Amino acid sequence: MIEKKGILFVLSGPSGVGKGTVRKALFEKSTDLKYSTSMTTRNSREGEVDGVDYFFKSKEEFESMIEQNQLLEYAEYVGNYYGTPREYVEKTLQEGKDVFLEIEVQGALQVKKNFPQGVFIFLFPPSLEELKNRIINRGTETEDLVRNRLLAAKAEIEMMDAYDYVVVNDKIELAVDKIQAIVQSEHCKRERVAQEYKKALEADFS
Ligand SMILES: Nc1ncnc2c1ncn2[C@@H]1O[C@H](COP(=O)(O)OP(=O)(O)OP(=O)(O)O)[C@@H](O)[C@H]1O
Ligand SMILES: Nc1nc2c(ncn2[C@@H]2O[C@H](COP(=O)(O)O)[C@@H](O)[C@H]2O)c(=O)[nH]1
Repeated sequence: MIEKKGILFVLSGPSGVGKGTVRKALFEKSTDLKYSTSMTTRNSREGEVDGVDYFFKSKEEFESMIEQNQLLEYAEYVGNYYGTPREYVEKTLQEGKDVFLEIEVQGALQVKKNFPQGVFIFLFPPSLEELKNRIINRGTETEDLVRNRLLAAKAEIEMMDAYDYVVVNDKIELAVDKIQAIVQSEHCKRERVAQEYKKALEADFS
């Protein structure tokens, strides 16, 4: 019997483009995806819950996880560490369930290198002006941090060709529909590959 592993979906894109918003709306509709909660050393924002929005860690705790190879990927982004817990992702995929990561670009590129069978989706803003407005209006960052995140955004957007799909986040519902279509299409692709593999095996043994 062919072992069926889950698919790893990676949603990435510049700060403020709406990754978190789109992911939450997607998860309200898709119960089959498993979200991997990230680790971070940044301070929690008002309303964020440890273990739900992030696992909030000290710098020492995070560096110890790096040393013990407990992270699938990690990046230093605008002064803080962010990383994906390896064990949760590997165990969940092994159980045949799809995993969804929402991470920045350096981390996504690391995953792509080590996990090329993943599906990489870049969320793109309708315009740079709108991106700036979204980060500012969210009201979670100081003026300095907004500037640094926008600087990072320029370099991040230059990397979008490395992704399998680009989705513009103009209307949230449309972006969610497109991501759902990508998820379905990737399942169809893998189903077809599995059928072809099965046929080839049967031919070999007949
Ligand atoms: N399609 C959209 N139209 C208008 N506003 C949006 C849209 N998507 C998200 N927003 C708003 O933009 C702001 C940034 O969204 P969000 O926090 O989801 O971005 P993000 O990409 O996850 O950011 P970060 O990478 O900094 O965590 C939020 O205030 C959110 O409500
Ligand atoms: N490389 C990783 N990036 C991550 C991870 N979890 C979140 N992020 C990204 O970091 C920035 C900043 O997030 P914020 O919550 O401080 O606004 C954003 O692009 C997130 O998507 C991770 O595990 N690895």
